Amino acid sequence: MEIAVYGAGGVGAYYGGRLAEQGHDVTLIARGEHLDALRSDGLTVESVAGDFAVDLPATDDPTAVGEVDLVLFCVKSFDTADAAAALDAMLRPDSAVLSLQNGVDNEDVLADVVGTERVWGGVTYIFSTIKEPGVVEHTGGPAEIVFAEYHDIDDPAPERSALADALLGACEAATGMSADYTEDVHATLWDKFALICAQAGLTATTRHPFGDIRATEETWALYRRVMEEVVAIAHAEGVRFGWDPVTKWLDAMESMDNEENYSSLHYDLTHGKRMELDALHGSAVRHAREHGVDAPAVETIDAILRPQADANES
Ligand SMILES: NC(=O)C1=CN([C@@H]2O[C@H](COP(=O)(O)OP(=O)(O)OC[C@H]3O[C@@H](n4cnc5c(N)ncnc54)[C@H](OP(=O)(O)O)[C@@H]3O)[C@@H](O)[C@H]2O)C=CC1
Ligand SMILES: CC(C)(CO)C(=O)C(=O)O
Repeated sequence: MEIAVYGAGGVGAYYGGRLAEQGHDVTLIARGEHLDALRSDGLTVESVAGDFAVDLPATDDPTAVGEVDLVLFCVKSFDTADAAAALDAMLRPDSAVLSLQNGVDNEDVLADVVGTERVWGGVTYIFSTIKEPGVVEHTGGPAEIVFAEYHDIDDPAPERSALADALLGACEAATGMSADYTEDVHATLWDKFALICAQAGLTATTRHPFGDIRATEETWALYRRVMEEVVAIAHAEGVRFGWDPVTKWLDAMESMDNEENYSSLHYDLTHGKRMELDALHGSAVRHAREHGVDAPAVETIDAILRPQADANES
């Protein structure tokens, strides 16, 4: 496959590197010192699933990449609109743009620019960051992608494409990652949104790792309440889960060996980087108000984190 990774950071460079290891034709789109290092020294990945290094073409100019089958869209949500505006030169009518971002609004922004039929919605479960320019550190998580062709929530899901099958096959063959196809992309996006609002919200506000949150009765109850509120907002949006996300995630997280993990939001907060608060709790609050759903826990987390998010932005 010909793949461009738009936003070759913690998530994008990890998956782009893994697919390149399998011989796929991957180009990284990055910028600044990270791009300089990718160009001069190649990409180094330090991973709990096995370290590797790979030399890939890297650029900050999407118009220099040429047309590709697939764009892995992995910029932070606050960069979505700007990056989307430069997608056109990489896309044929049958190319796809797969967002692996957190949040439930990115796909609609992409669809407005490139057309819904070329957008795939996706989520990923991984802890991976830029450790230093040119070096990505994957510290945990199953490194799984779940995706499908995007569509308006009121429209039926499109048929699974040959390109989606090709990506599933590529991910299956790759080491250190896996992929799954979802029959309901909206349920998948909101299911992850419920988890990330709880995981990111509680690790960022308490500044404690997941293990401490789970071990503290009051804080674990709040983790649950955040998920319950987000699921209520999803129901008001018209999302129909074939499962109960709160039970599913609490069961999974109860037994998960991830005591030391935080979240990408906590990482950005503690490293003085711009935070995705507006795409996470900010977005949940907007969706809640739109539907008249009460979301006091989510609103509180948004309010607590807002001064730090503003400080990191300026
Ligand atoms: N990190 C994780 O473990 C997880 C992250 N996610 C989600 O994945 C998405 C990506 O996160 P993450 O990988 O951590 O983000 P990173 O900040 O590590 O990577 C994004 C990269 O894209 C670059 N970039 C942004 N805009 C452009 C542009 N126009 N041209 C070239 N480069 C650009 C950024 O550069 P610069 O730094 O200069 O802005 C940065 O290097 C987020 O939505 C996040 O919530 C989901 C699951 C886990
Ligand atoms: C769910 C979690 C915490 C890890 O995949 C995540 O998405 C993030 O840190 O952004």
